Amino acid sequence: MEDLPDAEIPVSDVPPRYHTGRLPNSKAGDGKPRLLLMGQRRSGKSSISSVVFHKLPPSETLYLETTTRIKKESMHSFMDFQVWDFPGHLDYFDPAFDVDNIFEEIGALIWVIDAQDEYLEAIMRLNTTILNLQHSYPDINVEVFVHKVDGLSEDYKGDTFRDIIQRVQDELSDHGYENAPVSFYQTSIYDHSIFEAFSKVIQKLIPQLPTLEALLDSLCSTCRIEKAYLFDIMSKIYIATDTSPTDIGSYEICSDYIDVVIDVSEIYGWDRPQENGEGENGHSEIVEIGNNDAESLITMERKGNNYLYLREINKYLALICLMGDDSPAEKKAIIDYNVGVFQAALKKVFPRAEGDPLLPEE
Ligand SMILES: Nc1nc2c(ncn2[C@@H]2O[C@H](COP(=O)(O)OP(=O)(O)OP(=O)(O)O)[C@@H](O)[C@H]2O)c(=O)[nH]1
Repeated sequence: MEDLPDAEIPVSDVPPRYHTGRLPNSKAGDGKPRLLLMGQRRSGKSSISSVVFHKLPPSETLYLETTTRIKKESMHSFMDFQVWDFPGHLDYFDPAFDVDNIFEEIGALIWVIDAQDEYLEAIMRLNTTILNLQHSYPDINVEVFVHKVDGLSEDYKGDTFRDIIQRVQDELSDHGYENAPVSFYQTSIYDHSIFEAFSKVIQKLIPQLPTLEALLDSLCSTCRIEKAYLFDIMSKIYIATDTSPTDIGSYEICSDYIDVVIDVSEIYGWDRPQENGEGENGHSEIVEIGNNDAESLITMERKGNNYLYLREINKYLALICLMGDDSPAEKKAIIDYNVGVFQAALKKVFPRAEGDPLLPEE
């Protein structure tokens, strides 16, 4: 058996808080970062939130009604956050709106642009919004989703993407804001790109990300894992991966495998009795393992040339590793052991990773 090398766990006397997202503008500090979905009418905002957070099949978004008022939803998962879906026509900077109330607690502003439609007006509104925000909330991450790219040819997709970036950056540098925190993604609800983009948006809200990446790097090098992802099971957002180059292909394999696991646990899952263990203070405590329905799961599957290793970390998170093709069956015991070490370290840096008995589920 091999132990993981010492992971970089920050030494601190301060007990970690349950939510740890970066809240640059937070005054109340209720610990729930907001993701604002904004953009023109019919650009795809409600579809994105329904597909990512409610598992709506993409083809059914055709029947979504237009959003007429701000739709606020709370998400409870490995961390709590809120998603606010804005109607396309709203002018947020109209004096009638309480701008502070909208932008005060924000984690990220996601601006959706329909790449299949005329986009100049959308860019104008985006530029105005960023310039307005730069005065009062310069730290807000603006995440631009160049959306519905599924309908475009490869060439046209690339040209559109570059054109949009150029137009936004030109406007920002004309006003002296070259370094505004604005990022761009090509997205579609018809493939994995929307999940990958959301993963990157969410990761920016997790201050322990470098530590999680260091832990995953240690795990990968100790067990000769090609790529490891820590997934939020229900949304299929990955909250961290090791620092080796990521390609969408490995994300797709892992995310499809999560679907299989969810499907299987829906059929064969069972309500586990709550385990009563003795807590440190002598009180019995509930130990959560696995997701809601299934028992804690460890699998090793051969997928084409790769072996996949999956282990539920708790009801929110699963670790999935892509193993390459060199007989990992023999290594399984070592991997199990090291993943156990990883899990223990994760609990220390990310207490929510053990499920959160203090915050009851909805
Ligand atoms: N081809 C394609 N169509 C999409 C995609 N995302 C959303 N759509 C379609 O775009 C249309 C508008 O989507 P909505 O989610 O209602 O747009 P919205 O931005 O919420 O619109 P408002 O509520 O009016 O502001 C729907 O018919 C969706 O099916 C995508 O990635 N690709």
